[in-house]
Amino acid sequence: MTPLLTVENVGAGYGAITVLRGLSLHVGPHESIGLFGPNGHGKTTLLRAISGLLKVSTGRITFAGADITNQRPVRTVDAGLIHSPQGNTLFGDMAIGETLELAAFGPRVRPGRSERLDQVLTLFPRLAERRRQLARTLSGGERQMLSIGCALMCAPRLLMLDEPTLGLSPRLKQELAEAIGKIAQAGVPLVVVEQDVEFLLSLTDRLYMIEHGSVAREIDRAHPIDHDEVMQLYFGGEAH
Ligand SMILES: Nc1ncnc2c1ncn2[C@@H]1O[C@H](COP(=O)(O)OP(=O)(O)OP(=O)(O)O)[C@@H](O)[C@H]1O
Repeated sequence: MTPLLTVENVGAGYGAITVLRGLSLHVGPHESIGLFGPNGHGKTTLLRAISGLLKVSTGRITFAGADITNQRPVRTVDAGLIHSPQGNTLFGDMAIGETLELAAFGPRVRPGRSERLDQVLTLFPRLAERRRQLARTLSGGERQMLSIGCALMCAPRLLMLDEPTLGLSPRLKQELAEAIGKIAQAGVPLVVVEQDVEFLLSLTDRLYMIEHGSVAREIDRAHPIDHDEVMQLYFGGEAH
């Protein structure tokens, strides 16, 4: 079957700094993948290149059969390729309800907006309880839920989540992980960047380890790796 997303031999960076070096991967039509690897090796850069936030210098990216290489972000969103970035990208003075409704602004996603809002508020009861609360007053975990909620309001055909549980307490991480699991079970293919390999394996079908701007290793759910191997991948040398 034709992959939903293919990244072929992509190169990209910032000015004179090259980050992605001939990176290739794919996401199958009903598949979710995870990306992990050492800090600063290009995972976020890859998501930015896919969603059109960063121009690629070489290679090709296709989504749902169309070439989207260096496409403007508004076009990739129109196509249903939705990127929930790392960190706080919300408008602080807007309330949760307004933020979610504004997220579904495009003509493709405007119909069905109120049904999707209900689904998001069911998925994240914390957001439902705080519907009139301003984004800037939310906790880190609640902001992350709102960011993912905004992405869901765009009716994703593929949802890319960049370190959705970064900096969260174990309890909140668990709460968010369960919500992301439900999104995957509902049939939304995911690309998830996370450092926690076990967490990624519980959520996705296949993992790619990104190192020095390219794929260093591919891991299949059918042949998972154990904790010692993960340590070896991250730190090299003998596992203890
Ligand atoms: N706007 C920018 N200008 C210059 N260099 C940048 C910019 N954004 C990222 N970089 C550099 O690109 C490299 C890759 O960064 P990137 O954020 O893609 O890594 P990452 O694998 O996602 O890291 P982490 O796991 O820490 O989030 C890093 O060396 C980073 O300093």
